[in-house]
Amino acid sequence: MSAEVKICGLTDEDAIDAAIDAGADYLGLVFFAKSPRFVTPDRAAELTQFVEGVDKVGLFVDAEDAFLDEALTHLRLDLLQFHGAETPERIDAIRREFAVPVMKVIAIGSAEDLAKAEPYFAVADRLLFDAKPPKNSDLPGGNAVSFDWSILSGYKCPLQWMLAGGLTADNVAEAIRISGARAVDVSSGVESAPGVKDAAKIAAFIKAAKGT
Ligand SMILES: O=C(O)c1ccccc1NCC(=O)[C@H](O)[C@H](O)COP(=O)(O)O
Repeated sequence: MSAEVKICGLTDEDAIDAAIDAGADYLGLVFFAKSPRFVTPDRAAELTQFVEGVDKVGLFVDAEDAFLDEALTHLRLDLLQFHGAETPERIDAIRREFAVPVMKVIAIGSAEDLAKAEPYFAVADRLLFDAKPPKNSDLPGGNAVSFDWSILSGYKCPLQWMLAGGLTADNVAEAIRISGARAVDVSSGVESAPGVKDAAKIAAFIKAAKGT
């Protein structure tokens, strides 16, 4: 099965070129200052100024309107990813205010966590199922941690969704097969160090996810 691919946490031109050349469908830009993958809106605009035909996804964690506004003033984003504790009401308000499609992240540790997705069905455009962060992590995502993909097997979701969490070129085909995901998201699994993307790993990941 072939899946769409989002390469998240891009911080330099070489990695962006590698992702586009390998066939990425989405480029993720992390607007969270504590992250080793953080880029400012200004830098994100510079990095993506020549990007065409690939969706740009802005990743935010409990961001205020002023910061969302700043980011969207600097560059066009095709999708806003929310990786914090944003409530359904907050997601609804952001979507109305900024008129850009929104994707809410749902952290999964067990099958019971799937119920957390339901309140977002009416207010988000997409969902992203990611692993729960380890207890001592400073980051709510990008931790190279997987969850039991079979939790998503046969899951009936009214929204398009992506699978993330600890994916690599070696496990992504199995993750797609077990979960039924039609889109996958990766950061750590295509890096040589936190925040440093590796062109060969990006190419191998996309090849494995698309079965090419
Ligand atoms: O990447 C970060 O540093 C980050 C910081 C804060 C919130 C989310 C973050 N990353 C999210 C992702 O890159 C992905 O959506 C997902 O968590 C997969 O990450 P990984 O397990 O590293 O592939």
